[in-house]
Amino acid sequence: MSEPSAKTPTILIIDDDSEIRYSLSRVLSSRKYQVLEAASGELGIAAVKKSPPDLVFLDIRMSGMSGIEALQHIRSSNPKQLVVLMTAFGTAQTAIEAMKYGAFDYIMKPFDPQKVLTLAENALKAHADMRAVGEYKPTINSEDYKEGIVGSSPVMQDVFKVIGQVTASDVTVMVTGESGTGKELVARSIWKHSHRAAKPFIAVNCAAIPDNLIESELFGHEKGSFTGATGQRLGKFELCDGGTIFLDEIGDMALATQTKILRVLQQGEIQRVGGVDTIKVDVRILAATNKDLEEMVKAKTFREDLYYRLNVVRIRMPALRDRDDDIPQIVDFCMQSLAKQKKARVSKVSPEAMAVLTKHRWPGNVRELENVIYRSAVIAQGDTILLKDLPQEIRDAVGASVPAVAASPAAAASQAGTAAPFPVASPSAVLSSQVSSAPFDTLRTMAAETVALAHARQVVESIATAEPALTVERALDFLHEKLSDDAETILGRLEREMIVRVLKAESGNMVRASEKLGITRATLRKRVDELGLKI
Ligand SMILES: Nc1ncnc2c1ncn2[C@@H]1O[C@H](COP(=O)(O)OP(=O)(O)OP(=O)(O)O)[C@@H](O)[C@H]1O
Repeated sequence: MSEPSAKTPTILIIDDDSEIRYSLSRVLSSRKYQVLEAASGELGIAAVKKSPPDLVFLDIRMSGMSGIEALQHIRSSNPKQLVVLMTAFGTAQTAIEAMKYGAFDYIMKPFDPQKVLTLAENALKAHADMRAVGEYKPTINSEDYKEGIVGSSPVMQDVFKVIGQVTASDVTVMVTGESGTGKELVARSIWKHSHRAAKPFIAVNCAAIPDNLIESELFGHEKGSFTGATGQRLGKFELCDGGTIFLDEIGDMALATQTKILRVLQQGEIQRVGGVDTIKVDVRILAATNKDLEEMVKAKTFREDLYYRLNVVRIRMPALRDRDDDIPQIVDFCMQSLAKQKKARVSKVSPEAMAVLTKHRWPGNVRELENVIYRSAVIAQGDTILLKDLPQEIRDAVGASVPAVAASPAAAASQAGTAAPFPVASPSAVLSSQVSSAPFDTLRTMAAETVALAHARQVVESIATAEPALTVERALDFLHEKLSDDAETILGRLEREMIVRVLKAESGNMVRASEKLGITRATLRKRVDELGLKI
């Protein structure tokens, strides 16, 4: 094995099949690559240790050490090493395994020489881009932002000042701004710094609770006050006594409920639904909306007296596009949070990717940016988010292009309509327009988000095939047992899965999907946003 030269990119082929090594080596040598070969996983690991090549092509099935095992060894000693797995078995299982253990991509035998070359080119470009980033100086240290509100733009400085001013009193505060600008964060910050910090903070999303339930939710109810009221129940105001209640999306509150909120503000008292007693409560009210309340007052859909009561102090949250200087700080904050939670280990962003992030208009504001960073961090292979790791729709929106990724087996399968053996996909993947154009991005997101569920489902399916008499109950029992071990709650994961499926079946129609799911459209909208689903 000859030593790699400094300039020519080196590619190591690890395969126990000499014919494959020969043919792949011929294809790659037709470009200016220096090709090295290793006939087993063990020899390959030794070669990488001796002198890390720019790229490794690694066979998944070898006698002796398997490709996945070799991949784990290689990536644990050199997390930045780019590896493309080669497989004769293009199942979703293989793809998930490959991406889970950090392969850059996978390619199916027999090889299409053009695809091999494009894949090598893309991988080497990613490698070069990562190296080019070099020293990266984070703009902030997340430890300094215990509140989680990041930003040093003048508009955000003003927000911080007002937060400071309103913490000393019990004044009602109205936080306005587009969705995802941090209204709830601000409300929490006011509470944390107030004399009520030791008492509860309860956030109520008025848009997510159906009109017929909101009063019971807020004020509680007496036994028998309506069908289903089988016992007495305390509402949020009573539960929050001494604390702070945050009425989010207050513009969605029905007029009848608005009247009762006014009573709390004026007299500090509530009445449970179906009750006759007046109950005194000591609760500070903070409210938020992304609606134009002034217009609603004019249209008489929002009570004017309540509007003035709530609007004693107004904090206007700026849209992210109006403070794009804060974007690098928020990006660094998100990456550091991910590292702290051990969810991803990216710590850098390439200048090209950062340029796109700062140029994008961010209609979903910080929530959207946060989701994009989380998604890109999962997709990124090394410690750096590169331009190619950003979602295609973000790149397209600012007109930034990256070379097309070689058509992968997964791409071929999805385009030909030959579905993977089991239909696993992340919500964003299923619903995103990227599905057909960038299936590999999709696959990486998918590998991170749903790998456990995918495994469970595949096992259930294989049991069902082997045992046609398998009942749904038994399959569910099995899934339950499997899912119980996972960090995310079972219902949370099932809810996510169901929302994705129903939205897909209804072609993204929110009204029809919410009817099928048995929730309001507003609740569905909120869950879609919270789960970061793209529709
Ligand atoms: N300045 C910020 N720095 C860091 N993270 C932020 C900032 N602003 C918002 N976020 C994050 O963005 C997400 C959305 O924030 P939040 O829920 O407070 O927004 P919102 O305006 O209340 O949204 P909605 O109107 O949809 O309820 C949260 O995950 C929050 O942590």
